[in-house]
Amino acid sequence: MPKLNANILIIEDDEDVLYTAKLVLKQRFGEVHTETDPKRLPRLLEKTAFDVILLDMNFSHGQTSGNEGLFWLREILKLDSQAHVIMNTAYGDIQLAVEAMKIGAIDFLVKPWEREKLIATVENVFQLSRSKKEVQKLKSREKVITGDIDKAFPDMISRSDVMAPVFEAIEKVAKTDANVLILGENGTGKELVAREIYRQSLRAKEPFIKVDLGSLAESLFESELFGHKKGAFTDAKEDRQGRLEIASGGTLFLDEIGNLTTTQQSKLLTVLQARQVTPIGSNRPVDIDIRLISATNIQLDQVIESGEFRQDLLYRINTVEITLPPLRSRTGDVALLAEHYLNLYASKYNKRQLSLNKSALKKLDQYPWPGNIRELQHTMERAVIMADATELTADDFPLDKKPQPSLVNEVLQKDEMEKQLIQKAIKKWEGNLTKAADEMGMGRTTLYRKMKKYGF
Ligand SMILES: Nc1ncnc2c1ncn2[C@@H]1O[C@H](COP(=O)(O)OP(=O)(O)OP(=O)(O)O)[C@@H](O)[C@H]1O
Repeated sequence: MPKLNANILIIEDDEDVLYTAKLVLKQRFGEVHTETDPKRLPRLLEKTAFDVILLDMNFSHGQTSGNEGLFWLREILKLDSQAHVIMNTAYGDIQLAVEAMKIGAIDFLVKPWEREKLIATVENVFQLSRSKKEVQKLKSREKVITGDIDKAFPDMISRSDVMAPVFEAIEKVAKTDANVLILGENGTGKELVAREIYRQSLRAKEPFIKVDLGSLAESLFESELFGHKKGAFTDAKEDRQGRLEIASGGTLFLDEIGNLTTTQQSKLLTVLQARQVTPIGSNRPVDIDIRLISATNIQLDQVIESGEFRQDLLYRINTVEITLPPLRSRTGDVALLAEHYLNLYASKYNKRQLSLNKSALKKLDQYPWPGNIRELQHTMERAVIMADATELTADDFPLDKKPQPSLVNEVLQKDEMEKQLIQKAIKKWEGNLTKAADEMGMGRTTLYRKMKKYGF
């Protein structure tokens, strides 16, 4: 039978008992630590996360009351509220065992141990601890992922030759665990590529966790990425897993990675090198296993030259680099995407007869699309909403002029401006939402609502 990947701690003052227990448990569990002195527990627990702890009831010579065991049980639970402790009681100490269970022990074993019983009890408690951790991880993931559920991530559309190497790279890299850096202007589809790599990857059944580093306030960076323990700072009301830990086993997408400050870059680099993350307020590093995909619209070679981006971090994240060409150089794609969005929005807004005439297509094709596919998408949505006739002509696309003060355009522009304003204010006030809301003259609840609307 293969050994279970478990980390067990036995605390027992009788060295012979300790030796035998270790021998027995080693047959079934990966790591078995022993300790004779419970006073060393705090230091041990600070450094290591044990899956199961076997705790004796009495340590001082001549002590039989079991009070020492109960004392240390409380101490263990103070240090780690999630600890799974099995109490070792002497025959006849059932009352004490019941008391220990009330305090928070998971089970008890009566000494002298029978080999089979010892293994079975530890294994049961280990499985319980593992499922609890799994549930906790799923809950954290659920919180992070629910924001994505309503969003549809379409297939990538292109027939342009310049996109062929991109599709090829996606296919080649997807099945590996290589770190990928996606470069390209705003709106060129970097997130879509990241999701496509994930969809074709071996980790497709595990989560895809996105962190938008561009809108993350400096003060929230560590807590958001690395997590924190309850009480680590004023607002830390409970333990919280960071995105790196939540993404463990799956894929982490770091969007706008070029926006990190040099301090943040060093912190991220340390974590990526060690493959371990230590939540704020904890000394216990947690192993992480992530496939990292990063994206930026910044020319990283330029910021490396100026010293704003660390070369060693770049080497970590860009095992494979995929550069997305801007829409203006993807021959044939404007028409293809325009038709695609026309169909999409015509059906959404119940204008199914709508078509694009030649003059419209020509105008769209000649426009340089600085906002790339996202801009084309919004342009098509706006045109469909505003259309009165069944045919869209060049006049329905006021691309070369200042945007028309139409209602929808205004709404779209206003939204974009408001989003940027909020982003700036949050960044300026380092995540202090009360101050950010104050500055913008809105209440905190309104700010929350708007942050939700803009997907922060
Ligand atoms: N090839 C494509 N086919 C269809 N839709 C696309 C394509 N590329 C991008 N899109 C759409 O364009 C929009 C912008 O794409 P995405 O968010 O992936 O771009 P981005 O490069 O990550 O943008 P930013 O740099 O602003 O974060 C999305 O709605 C996406 O679905």
